[in-house]
Amino acid sequence: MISMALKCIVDLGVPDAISKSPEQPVSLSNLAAAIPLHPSKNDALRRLMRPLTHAGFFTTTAVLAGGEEAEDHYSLTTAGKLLLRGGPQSPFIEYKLFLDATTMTLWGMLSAWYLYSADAVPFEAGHDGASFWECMEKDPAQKKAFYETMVGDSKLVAGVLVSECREVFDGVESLVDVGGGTGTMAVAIARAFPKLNCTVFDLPHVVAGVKEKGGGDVENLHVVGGSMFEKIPPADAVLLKWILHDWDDEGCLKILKCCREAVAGDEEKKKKKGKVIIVVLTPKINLT
Ligand SMILES: C[S@@+](CC[C@H](N)C(=O)[O-])C[C@H]1O[C@@H](n2cnc3c(N)ncnc32)[C@H](O)[C@@H]1O
Repeated sequence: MISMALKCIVDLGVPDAISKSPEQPVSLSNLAAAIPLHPSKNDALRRLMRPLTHAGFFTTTAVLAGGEEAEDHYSLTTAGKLLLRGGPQSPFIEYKLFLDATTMTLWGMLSAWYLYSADAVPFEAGHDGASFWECMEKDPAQKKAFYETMVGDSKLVAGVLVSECREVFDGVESLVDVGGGTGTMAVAIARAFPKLNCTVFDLPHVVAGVKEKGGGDVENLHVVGGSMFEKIPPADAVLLKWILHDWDDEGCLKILKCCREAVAGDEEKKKKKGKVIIVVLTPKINLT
């Protein structure tokens, strides 16, 4: 319910409307007037805002106006600001991918998957056995939506990684971003550490054009296409951001074994210990 309510308020442009008044909380009536809302739906908007306020995206204060009944006034929390459209580090676009009608239909198949012994996950069952990544290659619109999502998320995470976690890169001269998508993360790391040789490694159709699209001027950025289940280019460190959650234990073990080979160093140098840097989403965050 929270997810769908979130999709609805982002579709309606509620966070953007509130952000136009950074100093003052916005009253429900002003908010309703600022978005494309049917006049009969003002109270329905209040009801929609309530669970999302409770979930930590907004704060609310009830303000008495000239002896009349108190009216709710809203401000954005830090989490709420992530919902702003087009913000330089906004992952708001993720909602489009994860809450669109096609994706939501698949959730309806989940209970059936638990009941039967079929190997295909609901996504594959709903796509004639094709994996998410296979579908992506054949569907340019879905591929575009997916990588826009990843770019938004990577901008956010890269900003934190290169400013708050710089020590992770101490002593690292070369790094491969495994499953690095269209290169946002690798470009950010390469720019922040100009002496570090940074490689974006992903499926060939994904990395095609990375240099032309955003990394053209970054000399220490390299691009390699291939499969992380076969061979990962050698480096001092490999980065896995948003990768392991996609695979079962067997798949993760294969990837991690390839990572170990990649960072093991060659026979001649037997150099310093390699690093495997894993970035995953953890469920506990402070939303306010
Ligand atoms: C959830 S995305 C994460 C992308 C990127 N790390 C980020 O956080 O923005 C998973 C990535 O794994 C890549 N991938 C899937 N199968 C792969 C394979 N066999 N070899 C290399 N990359 C693969 C996908 O193309 C996709 O870019």
